[in-house]
Amino acid sequence: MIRIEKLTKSFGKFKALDGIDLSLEKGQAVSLLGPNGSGKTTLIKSILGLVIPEKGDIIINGQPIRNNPAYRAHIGYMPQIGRYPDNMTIEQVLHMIKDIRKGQSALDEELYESFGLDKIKHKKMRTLSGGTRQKVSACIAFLFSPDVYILDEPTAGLDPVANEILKDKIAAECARGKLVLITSHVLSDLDGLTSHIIYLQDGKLMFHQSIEQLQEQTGETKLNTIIAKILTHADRKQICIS
Ligand SMILES: Nc1ncnc2c1ncn2[C@@H]1O[C@H](COP(=O)(O)OP(=O)(O)OP(=O)(O)O)[C@@H](O)[C@H]1O
Repeated sequence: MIRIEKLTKSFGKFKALDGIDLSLEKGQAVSLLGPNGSGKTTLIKSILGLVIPEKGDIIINGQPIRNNPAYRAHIGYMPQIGRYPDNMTIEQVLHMIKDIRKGQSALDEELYESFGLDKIKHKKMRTLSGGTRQKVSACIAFLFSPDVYILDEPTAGLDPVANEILKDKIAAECARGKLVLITSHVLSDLDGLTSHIIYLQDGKLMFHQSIEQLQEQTGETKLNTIIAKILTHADRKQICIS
């Protein structure tokens, strides 16, 4: 569904992404992990067309995305920090987004209701707490039932109830055959959700494997311990594929 070939992006002399090859398929929940500055957001932004790589290709559903912006209609994006016009209400922001994307028929407003945003729809964006802004961002990412979800630290700032609502929604969308690419530094949030792990370090792909493979190789079940074991393993190159 998404193929990434030899993707390289530099900022000046610094290589933020260095020859990344990846293939992501329908129905997968892929966790994109790596330390701060390892290139996760740069990779996400490259897929979204917000960063233009100097080398390599991104191919979505068989079409290279270069000079082909229409593909973005199939992606729902939840940014790390959502920025919205301060003086608009939640309701007005959602109307504006629907208006920009008019023509798109079936709307998925499940999160709007389960997060209780319908009850506070007249609140202005500038008055919202960080977690409530996250809920608005999640709502927008899922609104148009896209084929691909790209969620950058989606659970940051969410309370435990909202966290579970969002995790259930992500799992349900995967079960419907959607592809979800998700980043988080809170690995416990990804337990039970992730089907595959991509691990970046210094702009390079360290490994890309299914959770079953990683559990088998490490003998661990929780993501935290799986990743810790891989990173501290003296022979880690033996269990990493790229
Ligand atoms: N616009 C930019 N100009 C210069 N350097 C940049 C730019 N964007 C990213 N970088 C650099 O590229 C590297 C990768 O950044 P990126 O934001 O992709 O990392 P990340 O893995 O998402 O980090 P985090 O976990 O902290 O969000 C960092 O060293 C960052 O400073």
